[in-house]
Amino acid sequence: MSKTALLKVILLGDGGVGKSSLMNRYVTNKFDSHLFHTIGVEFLNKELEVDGHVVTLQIWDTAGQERFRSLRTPFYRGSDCCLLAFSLDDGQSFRNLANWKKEFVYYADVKEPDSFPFVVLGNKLDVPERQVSAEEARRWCAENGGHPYFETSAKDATNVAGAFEEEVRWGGGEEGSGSGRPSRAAHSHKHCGHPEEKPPQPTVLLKHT
Ligand SMILES: Nc1nc2c(ncn2[C@@H]2O[C@H](COP(=O)(O)OP(=O)(O)OP(=O)(O)O)[C@@H](O)[C@H]2O)c(=O)[nH]1
Repeated sequence: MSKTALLKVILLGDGGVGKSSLMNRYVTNKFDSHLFHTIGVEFLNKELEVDGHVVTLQIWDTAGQERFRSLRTPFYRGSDCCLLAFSLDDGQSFRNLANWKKEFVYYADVKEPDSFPFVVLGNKLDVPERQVSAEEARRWCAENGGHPYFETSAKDATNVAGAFEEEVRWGGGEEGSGSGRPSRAAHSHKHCGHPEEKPPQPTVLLKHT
């Protein structure tokens, strides 16, 4: 087996859409209905084996509330993939996706935004009061760069693993992975692409392997 590749995946979106819950569901398979807002950033690692290669997904969960903007933006650089999350029962969080994408592109200093791997997540699929339709969300993704779109529930685990593992195919450039998309490896914004930079350390570290 070849040596481990590290993929830095960052989760962005409005406060309360379920970013921490998605990360916790994926990495620890737990859900807490009374989570506190994130302050700054946290990260968790998850190891996967894909076609005989070990890949470590380093998932960075950020604080979505506006007042924490200056605490989260220093951590965008060096990301390989960006998950843009909104809540299906909160239309405003969907309308804010464009702002999140803009903030990421600016602070991560993405040179080629059109080829950067963004994945969009509509979370809280289990909640019956939906404000954003699947058609509307898919249309936004198609019109804003052809981003893959997943509807997830951190509460009941629907599509959570599929959405994170899309990052490996999309961001890691696994040819022939079944996604039907070409490899993104040539465009990947890996840490090794910025050798002169040392990424800042998060204010809160929760490191699981
Ligand atoms: N019903 C339901 N509730 C969810 C789901 N995901 C998260 N929640 C709840 O929504 C609330 C906010 O979830 P968080 O994971 O803290 O949201 P966040 O996006 O990390 O919020 P910030 O840290 O402020 O950016 C919590 O009470 C969660 O339990 C989901 O899929 N379904």
